[in-house]
Amino acid sequence: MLTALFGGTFDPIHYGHLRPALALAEEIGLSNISLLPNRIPPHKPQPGTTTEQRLAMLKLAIADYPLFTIDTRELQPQLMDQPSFTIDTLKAWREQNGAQSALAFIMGQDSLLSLPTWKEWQKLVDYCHLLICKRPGYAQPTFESNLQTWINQHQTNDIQTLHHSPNGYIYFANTPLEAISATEIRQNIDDPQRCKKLLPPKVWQYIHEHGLYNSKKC
Ligand SMILES: Nc1ncnc2c1ncn2[C@@H]1O[C@H](COP(=O)(O)OP(=O)(O)OP(=O)(O)O)[C@@H](O)[C@H]1O
Ligand SMILES: O=C(O)c1ccc[n+]([C@@H]2O[C@H](COP(=O)([O-])O)[C@@H](O)[C@H]2O)c1
Repeated sequence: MLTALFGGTFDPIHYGHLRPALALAEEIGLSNISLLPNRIPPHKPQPGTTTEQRLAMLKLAIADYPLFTIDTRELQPQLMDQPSFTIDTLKAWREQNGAQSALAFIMGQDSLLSLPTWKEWQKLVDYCHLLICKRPGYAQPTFESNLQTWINQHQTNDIQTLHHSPNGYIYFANTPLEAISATEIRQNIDDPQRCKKLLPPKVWQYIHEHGLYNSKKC
C-alpha cells in the first residue's frame, strides 16, 4: 500500500488543501491520505493559533471525508523546539516502517518551487516519492537549474511505479486549480461572504467560536 503524507501548517486547513488531495487520491488510487500538521513551520512565522487549535480544525475538516486521517508525529512534545524539517520526519517514518514500504509526500507547486531551500532537499526522494498538486500562480514555473535537473532525473508519469517502488519518483498530478490560501482566509476573516466558501462549514464555525484570526489578534 502506498502511504501518502500531506504536510502543512494548515492555519487554517481549507478547500485548497482538501479538493486537490481528494482529486489526487482518485487520480492515482490512494485509499488514505494522512494530513501531517507541523508544530514549527521551517520557513514561515509561527502561527498565531495554537497547535491544538490547528489540530482541532483538521479533525473537524476531515469528519466528512473518510479518505483522510491525521499523523501527529511532528507535534510530539520532544520536537517542541525544532522546526518540522520534512527530511527528519521521513527518516523517522522509515525507522518505524522499514525501507520497502511505498511512501509519498504531497505538496503544492509553490512548495516544489521552494524546495532548494529545504533541509537536505535532494535526499527527500531517498525516502519518499513527491506528488505535486497544481496551484494557481505556479502552473508554468521556471525552476532553478539544479532543481530542474533533479526533477528530470526523478519524474515519472507512471502511476504503477509510484505504487510498486518505495521511493525515488516525482509525479505531477492533474489536480484542479483552487485559488485559495490560508493567508487570504486569515486576512479576510471579517468578510464571511468571501471566506465561508473557502473551507468546510465546521472549520468556519470553529474559527468563529474561538475568535481566531480577528484583526485585533493579527
Ligand atoms: N490552493 C492550493 N492548491 C494546491 N496546493 C495548496 C493550496 N494551498 C496550500 N497548498 C499546499 O498545501 C501545503 C500546505 O500549505 P499551507 O498549510 O502552508 O497552506 P497555505 O494556504 O499555502 O498557507 P499560507 O497562505 O499561510 O502560506 C503546501 O504544500 C502547499 O503548497
Ligand atoms: O524540510 C524543510 O526544510 C521544509 C521547509 C519548508 C516546508 N516544509 C514542510 O512543507 C510542508 C508545507 O509547508 P508550509 O510552510 O507550506 O505549510 C510542511 O509539512 C512543512 O513542514 C519543510
